[in-house]
Amino acid sequence: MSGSRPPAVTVDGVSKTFRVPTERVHTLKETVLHPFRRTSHDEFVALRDVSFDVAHGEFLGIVGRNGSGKSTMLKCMCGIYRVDSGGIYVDGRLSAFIELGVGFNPDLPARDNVLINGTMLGLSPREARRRFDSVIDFAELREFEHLKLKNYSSGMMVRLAFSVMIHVDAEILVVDEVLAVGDAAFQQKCFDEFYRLRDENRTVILVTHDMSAVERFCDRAVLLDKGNLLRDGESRRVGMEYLELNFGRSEAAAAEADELRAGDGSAEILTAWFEDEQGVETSLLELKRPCAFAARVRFAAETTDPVFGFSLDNGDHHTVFGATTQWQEPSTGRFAAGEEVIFRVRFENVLAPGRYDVTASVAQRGSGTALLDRRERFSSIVVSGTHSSGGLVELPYETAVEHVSAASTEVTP
Ligand SMILES: Nc1ncnc2c1ncn2[C@@H]1O[C@H](COP(=O)(O)OP(=O)(O)OP(=O)(O)O)[C@@H](O)[C@H]1O
Repeated sequence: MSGSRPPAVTVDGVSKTFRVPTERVHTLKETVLHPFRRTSHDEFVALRDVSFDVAHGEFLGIVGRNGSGKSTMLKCMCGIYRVDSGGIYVDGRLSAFIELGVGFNPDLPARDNVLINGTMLGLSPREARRRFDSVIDFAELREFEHLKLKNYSSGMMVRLAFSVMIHVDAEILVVDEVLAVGDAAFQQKCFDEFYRLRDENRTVILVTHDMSAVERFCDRAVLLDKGNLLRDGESRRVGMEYLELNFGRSEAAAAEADELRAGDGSAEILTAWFEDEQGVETSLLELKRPCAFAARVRFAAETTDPVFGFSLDNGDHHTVFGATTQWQEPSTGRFAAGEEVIFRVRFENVLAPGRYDVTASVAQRGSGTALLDRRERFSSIVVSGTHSSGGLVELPYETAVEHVSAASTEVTP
């Protein structure tokens, strides 16, 4: 063979629109009365001019919010949907785990389905028969091999479909959300298989909402949003961007924050933002990294020693972190009317991954409640991280296991 191989999959300017009828002609009378009435359609643009390549041996993640076009992309790759424009080029045999039941006949038992599917996916009938035992054992469905698929639970179907997919020696595997449907034991099996596929340098395209899986397995990831390719890059970075998109703040939350605003107006918190350890503004904080909160404040009247504060509330409305200049010496000083300042809090981020609401305030010192301005839950920040202990914070810790007694070799009668 001469020259280098083309990519395993090339997606070139792919667009796909679904047309869903909004009005139907129901009765014969209506048809006779309005023979030329046209049915109107709603159009959903599921993919808009999407392009990316997947190299041979690459493990690619496709991420995005619900309805962003991920499954449509996979179905176009497998030829289940025809693209409206652009093209998809596949170099190698492709096997897919796409939608439950696709490619299976519910009226046939598992055994026949495995044999038919295996041959459809490129095995010779003899090879499909030879591999049947391995397929059914991996799926842990030996006792149900003669049961018709219509009597299978969805969990059993998932196990069977996944098992077929990994047993047909395809060079390119396309996997849609398999981790979301199985139980914990099956998930672990999928993970083990992903490690094996990685080690074998197979090409895998994985759609998932599990960012820790993306980070663990994928060399690269693409982020889809409303049918557009928003990002194509290193999986960790793309995973973080997905979290940021997913935890975006709603307009309702912003309106509620305006209502909660309090203060006598002698100071105004203009804006607030977060910075990463390089001092660059960010809306995503990485776990266990230094970062800073900053707020720009304008004083409308001359003010002496105001107290600046900020706090973070988690999704359950528990304040998990607060910082204030209340007990700081020397105190903050005197500010002229019209002066603007930046209040900054630097901290090591040990907050558990998730979204936090930000409250900032400026108050008169000593009085406790004399607020100049308080903006409650007026912005939010996402902490990214894939390993969470389940606590509110991820404090640094060390573990130790000590032997305190030697194992007894005596056999008790
Ligand atoms: N067969 C179809 N007919 C009409 N609209 C469709 C069809 N399939 C998908 N869509 C629409 O296309 C858009 C993208 O859907 P798609 O299933 O690809 O999203 P997704 O990113 O896989 O979402 P999820 O994470 O929920 O699985 C959605 O607006 C969806 O309603």
